[in-house]
Amino acid sequence: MAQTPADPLAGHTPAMQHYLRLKAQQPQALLLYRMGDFYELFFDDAVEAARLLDITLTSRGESGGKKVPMAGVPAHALENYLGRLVRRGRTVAICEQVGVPDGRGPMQRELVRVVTPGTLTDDALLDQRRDNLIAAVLRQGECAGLAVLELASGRFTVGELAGEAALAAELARLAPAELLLPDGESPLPDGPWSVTARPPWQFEAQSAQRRLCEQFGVHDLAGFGCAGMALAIGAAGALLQYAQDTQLAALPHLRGLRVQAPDAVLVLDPATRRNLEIDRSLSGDERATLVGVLDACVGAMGSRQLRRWLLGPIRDHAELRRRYGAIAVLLQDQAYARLQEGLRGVGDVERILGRVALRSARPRDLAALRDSLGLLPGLAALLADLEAPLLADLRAALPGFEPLHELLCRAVEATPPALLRDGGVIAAGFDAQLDELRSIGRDAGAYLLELEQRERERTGIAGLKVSYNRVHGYYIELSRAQAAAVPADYTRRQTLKNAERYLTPELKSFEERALGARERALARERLLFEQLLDAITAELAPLQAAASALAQLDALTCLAERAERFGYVEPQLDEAPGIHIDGGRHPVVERLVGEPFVDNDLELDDRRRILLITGPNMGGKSTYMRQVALIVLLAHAGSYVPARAARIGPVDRIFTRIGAADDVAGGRSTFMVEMTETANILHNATDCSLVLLDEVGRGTSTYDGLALAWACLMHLAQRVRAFTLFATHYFELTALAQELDGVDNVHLDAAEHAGGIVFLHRVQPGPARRSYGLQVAALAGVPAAVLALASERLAQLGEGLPVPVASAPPQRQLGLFEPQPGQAVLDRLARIDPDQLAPRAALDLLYELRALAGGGGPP
Ligand SMILES: Nc1ncnc2c1ncn2[C@@H]1O[C@H](COP(=O)(O)OP(=O)(O)OP(=O)(O)O)[C@@H](O)[C@H]1O
Repeated sequence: MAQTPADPLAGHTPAMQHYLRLKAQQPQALLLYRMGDFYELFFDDAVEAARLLDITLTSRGESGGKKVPMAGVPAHALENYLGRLVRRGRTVAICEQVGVPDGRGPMQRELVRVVTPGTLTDDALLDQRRDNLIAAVLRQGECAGLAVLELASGRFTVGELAGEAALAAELARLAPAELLLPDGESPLPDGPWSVTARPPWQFEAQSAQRRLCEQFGVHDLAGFGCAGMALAIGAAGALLQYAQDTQLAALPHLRGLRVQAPDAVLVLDPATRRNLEIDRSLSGDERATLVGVLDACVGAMGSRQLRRWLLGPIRDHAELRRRYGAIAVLLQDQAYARLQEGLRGVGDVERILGRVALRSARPRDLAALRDSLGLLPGLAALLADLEAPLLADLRAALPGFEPLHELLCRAVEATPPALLRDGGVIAAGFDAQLDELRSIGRDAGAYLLELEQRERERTGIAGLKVSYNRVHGYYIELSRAQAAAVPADYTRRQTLKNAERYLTPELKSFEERALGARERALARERLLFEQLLDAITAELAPLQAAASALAQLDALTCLAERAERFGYVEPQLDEAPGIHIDGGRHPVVERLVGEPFVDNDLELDDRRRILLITGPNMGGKSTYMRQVALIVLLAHAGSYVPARAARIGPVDRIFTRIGAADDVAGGRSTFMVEMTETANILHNATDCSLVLLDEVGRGTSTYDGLALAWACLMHLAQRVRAFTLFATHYFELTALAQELDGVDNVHLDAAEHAGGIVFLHRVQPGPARRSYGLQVAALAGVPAAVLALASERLAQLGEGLPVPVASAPPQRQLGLFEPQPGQAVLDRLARIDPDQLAPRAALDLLYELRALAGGGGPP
């Protein structure tokens, strides 16, 4: 190609020009360029990779007049390095050598794939038990379109969400590895994902729709139920384009969109998701989570399915009853155990099919698919005896796939090697042509021995050897001393220090045949392997359905096994509002506490919507509240629940405001976080929501806190009417039960025993009588001298009784951002000298402070 003087590539070597052209196609990616046994990186990529991977930075000759920085990783260790780069959020483009080196002209190379955090499909780089998702978001005003793809399984979902909070909740639920946004858009809140900017035109609805229709082979998207969802379609189109750009392959396993209706799921905001420790615990111990306790699935597909259910609880009672019905039947005669046994050899069919579709499947993927298909008839037979509508549907999705199974049995070696490259994948007897090519190679050994013998006799040189190496091919080797006696038809091939290597016409013609046969056998294997991939791809849709059925079966049998082992019961779903739990337990705490767990009841209905929970620290208030939320959540995941009985009416969301967490990075103090979360609840909860509030107001001064807690309760009771559990140490609030309809008191109790304190963990009617704060402090090891001082001061304040209960709540409802009456209280407090106060004066002062805070004066 003629080069103009302005050509930026002019002056570079041809290989470098090729490299630079590829790099220009993928400027954002680190380009790994295959050269022999290494993948090399050049220029800035080399500098960055050397830093990220801690590998040596060198340079490679000169190109364009300058030294070229270079770093390389050995080809056999690619996955390891790839994993490390991608985990750091980097995109990596891989350029392979294609074709066979023929010694003429430069090696051909081309880009084969681009690996990004959200589009990983290699088994070694993926967490087996978690979905690896990529999401795209398109926002317009308050509305957001969201598209989510799991490339490995082809699961492709879209939805539209109103408001940033709803979007943040959904992203926190899904935790995608990578998030696509139109270039130049304002960023979203931080998350575990790496953000990739894409050209805004790719999000444009009309072209997005065209691209999607083309992919799915349909005329329009109405059949998927997303007509008119312009934002979601824009996001999905951009996501599809990205998948195509990175995979550089057809994506036959992306066959449609699933629409997630906004009211289909039980919504948990990010704080609630964190607080309930569904799949990540606050302490970081994964066993101390709901998933940690429940996931005993046989295979990775089941684990991912179970996680999906637990992280995406649904509100469709009919579907939930189908899951309960399946569990009930699986529990009969421990049918679940037989099915689990049958599932034991099933591989990760879902991800294998993804790799087949992307043409990146390895020989062992096909062997695992073959073995999994072989187990289907047994599973179907086990399911035949089980009468539950969901199980019947799963069985229908598990046909035998006999022809494909039989094909794979004949075609693939029992235990094939890891890579196709070295051959030995296709079984003997499957293909006559391959068998013949292989036999030439196999017979070579005997032929060479015979040749060696003949040449020894002909030359009379006993030390003559016939050998082979990869660089020089076949040769006859003699010591240098013997070289003088070689026949005339020997041509020298190579001279070593002590030996000479020769070729004869006979050996040369053999070499051509043998090497040719080996190459042709490998090429034939590659072709046959591709044909197997085609055969599987032809049945992709039913195979994907079977994979989904296997995943659900694994998750359901696991839930049945857990239900039996841990004594869970089937929840009753009710159309009437309310939550009734008889003998409920916390699914995680009950597994982790050494002592027996005390079960507790809950009664909430239309006339009793708010429970004020008081009781000593360590009494079990948080555990009780969380267990209610987890029982509701489990019921909406389709699981049995840890209780003697449970009846649950419609629930749309769960909100929690639990625990003290500050957000130093986000610049928000503990109290600010507490109030932000509380504000979110007050704005968004409905009369179908379950709200857990733990000690709201404790992050600020007592009277401000009390006033806020009181006002929140009033708002929840009178305006929102959400089902609310409100744990508090403000005894003053317990008086609200008498004044407000629908509010009731319960408490957790403790007993003093031999000077110490015993927590009973039993929820009882009415408010607590005292707080035991000092006793808990003693348990925690606060020094005795400090406790004695505190005890003295407590006696001065109120003779050991709790601070007197307010006879009336603050008169004026406080807006959260009105000038704070608390300031007057603080000013007054700053002026007192505690050491000069007599007990009576202290009490008077308390009344004065209360009056300042808006409460009543002295009685
Ligand atoms: N029902 C129960 N049965 C057995 N042990 C329990 C029960 N409830 C709680 N516990 C134990 O008591 C501990 C304290 O419980 P929890 O954190 O719920 O108390 P709390 O009342 O919320 O305390 P604080 O007011 O200090 O936050 C738990 O970690 C658990 O070990």
